[in-house]
Amino acid sequence: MTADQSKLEQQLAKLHQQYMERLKEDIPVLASEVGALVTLPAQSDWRAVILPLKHKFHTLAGSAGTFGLPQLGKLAKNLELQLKDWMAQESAPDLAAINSFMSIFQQVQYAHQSGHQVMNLTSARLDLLNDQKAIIYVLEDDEETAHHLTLTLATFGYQVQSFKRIAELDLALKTKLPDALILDISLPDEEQTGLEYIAGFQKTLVEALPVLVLTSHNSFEHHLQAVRIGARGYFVKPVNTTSLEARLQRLLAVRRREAFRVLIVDDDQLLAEHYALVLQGAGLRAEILLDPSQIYEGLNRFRPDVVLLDVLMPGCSGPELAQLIRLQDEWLSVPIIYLSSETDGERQLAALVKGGDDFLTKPITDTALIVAVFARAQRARQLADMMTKDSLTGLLQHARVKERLSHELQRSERTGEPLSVVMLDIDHFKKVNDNYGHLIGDQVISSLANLLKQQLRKTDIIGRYGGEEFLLILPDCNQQQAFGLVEQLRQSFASLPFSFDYQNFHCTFSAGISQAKGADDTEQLIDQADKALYSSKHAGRNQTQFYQQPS
Ligand SMILES: Nc1nc2c(ncn2[C@@H]2O[C@H](COP(=O)(O)OP(=O)(O)OP(=O)(O)O)[C@@H](O)[C@H]2O)c(=O)[nH]1
Repeated sequence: MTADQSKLEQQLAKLHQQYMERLKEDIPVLASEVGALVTLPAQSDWRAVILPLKHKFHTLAGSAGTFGLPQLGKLAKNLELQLKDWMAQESAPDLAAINSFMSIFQQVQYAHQSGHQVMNLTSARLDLLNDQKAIIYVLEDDEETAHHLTLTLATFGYQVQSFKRIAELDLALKTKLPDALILDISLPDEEQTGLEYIAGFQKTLVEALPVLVLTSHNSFEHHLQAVRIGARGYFVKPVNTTSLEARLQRLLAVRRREAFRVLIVDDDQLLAEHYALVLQGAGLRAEILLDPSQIYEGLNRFRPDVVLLDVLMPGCSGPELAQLIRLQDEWLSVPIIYLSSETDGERQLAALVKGGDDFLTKPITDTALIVAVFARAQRARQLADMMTKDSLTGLLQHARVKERLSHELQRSERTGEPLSVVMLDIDHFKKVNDNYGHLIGDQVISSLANLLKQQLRKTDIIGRYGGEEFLLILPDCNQQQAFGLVEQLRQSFASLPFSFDYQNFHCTFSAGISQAKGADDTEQLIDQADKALYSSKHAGRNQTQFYQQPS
C-alpha cells in the first residue's frame, strides 16, 4: 500500500467514525419519531407526519451501505417503502401496521449498534496527475540522427537520454524505466538486433513500454515485426522529428491529462465527503456542494466534467436542479449522474427525463462509483474536445479561448491574482507555405502548438486564434513573468529544425503581451496584446513586446 493509499484509508476510517457518531445521535431521534407514530390514526394530517420520516429513512438507506452497514441500509429501505405505501393509502395506517413497522425499526437499532465497518476502498488507482518532465530513452548509433532527435525533444521539454549500444540501454532500463523508448531497430554489429532485444525486455514487464521505431526499412515485414514488439510508431529515416514528437505527445497525452473534475451535490456532508475521498483516491478532482442554490457559482468556478447529484434534497430536488443546470447553454452537455437510494425504475426514468444522464443506486461500491464516473467524464471530455478544439492543433478554437479569457478575467478580479494575455504570430508564414507547401506549413503550425502545450503549465490556456496566430492566457502570471516565459518559448521555437526535401529550415514568431488591470474587458485585453504584437512585427519580428499605453 502506498503512503497516499494509507492516508486515504485513514481519512475514510475517520469519516466512518464520524458517521457512526452521527448515527448515535440520529437513531434515538428517529426512535422517538417512530414512537410517535402510534398517534397517527387519530391525526387528520397524518401524511404530514409520515413525509419527513420517509425522507429520513431514504437518506439512511442511501448512506448506511456506503459506510459499511449494508444490513442497516436494507432495513431502512424497507421502512422507507412501507411509509411510501402508507402515503398512497386513502386513510391512516392502523395500529397493527404501525406495530409491525416498529418491530422492523427495532432491528434498525440493533443493526446500528452491532454494525461494523466493511471498507470497500478500491485499490484501482487510475492515472494520477504528473507534472514532471517525461523521460525518453533513445537507442541510435548514428550520431547525426541521435543529435538531431535529442536536441528537438529537449527543446520540447522532454528529458532525453541517448545510447549508442544495446548494453548501455539495457543497463539504463534496468535502473529506471523511461516514459517511452525510441529505438533504431537495425543497429549493426550487435549480437542481437534492437528488435530482438526489446522483444525480450517487454516480456519482463507487466505493462509494455511504449516504443517508437526508427528504421531504414519500409517493408510490410518490418512493420509487422515492429507491431509485434509493441511499437506505437514507425519512422523511416531520414526521420521527420516534428511528426515523431507529435506522435510522442499523443502517446503520453493520457499521462499528462488534466484530472477529471466531479462536482458532488449532496446535502449529506459525510456521504459527500466519502464520495469525494474515493474519487480523489482514484486521481479525480472532486468538490462538494452542500447548498443547491450555489449551483451556478459552483459550475462556473469548478467547471466539472461530471455532476453527481443527490435526488432528494431539502428545498430543491435533484431533477429540479438538473433542469436548472440545463437552462444554461453552457451546461447543456455536462453529464449529470443521479446518486440515490431510489430503486423504483419508473421514478428513476422520470428523473432521467428531467435532464439526467445516468442513475446510480445507493449504496454503491467505491469501484462502481469510480468506474461509472470515470467512463462518463472521459466520454464527456472527448466530446467537448471535438466540439471546442481545433482539429490541426488540438488547441481551443477562437470563440472558446475568448470564453475562457472572460472566466479567467473574472477570477483574477475576484482573487486579485495577476493575469497576462499573449498574442503570438509566426513570422513570414506566407513564405513558408510558398516555399515548402501547405503541408509543411501545417506541420510548422502544429509543432508550435505542441511546443506551447509541452512547455506551458496545465493551468495556462492556449488557443488557436487564427491561421498562424495563437492566444495564450496565463493566470497568476504578471507581464514580467509572461515576458520571461514567452522569450524562452521564442528561443525554443527558433531553434527547432524543420526539414523539407533533405533541407533544414527554421521559423520564428513575434509576440505581444498585455496584463489585466482592474476593470479591463476581454476585447480590450486581446486588442492590447494584438497592438503589442503589431509593434513586435513592426520592429523587425522575432521578438516580444509589452502593450504600451498611448501617451
Ligand atoms: N499551411 C497553412 N497556412 C495557413 C493556415 N492558416 C493560414 N495560413 C496562411 O498563413 C499566411 C499568413 O500570412 P500573413 O498573415 O500575411 O503573414 P505574413 O505576412 O506571411 O507574416 P507576418 O507579416 O510576419 O505576420 C497566409 O498565407 C495564410 O494562407 C493553415 O492552417 N495552414
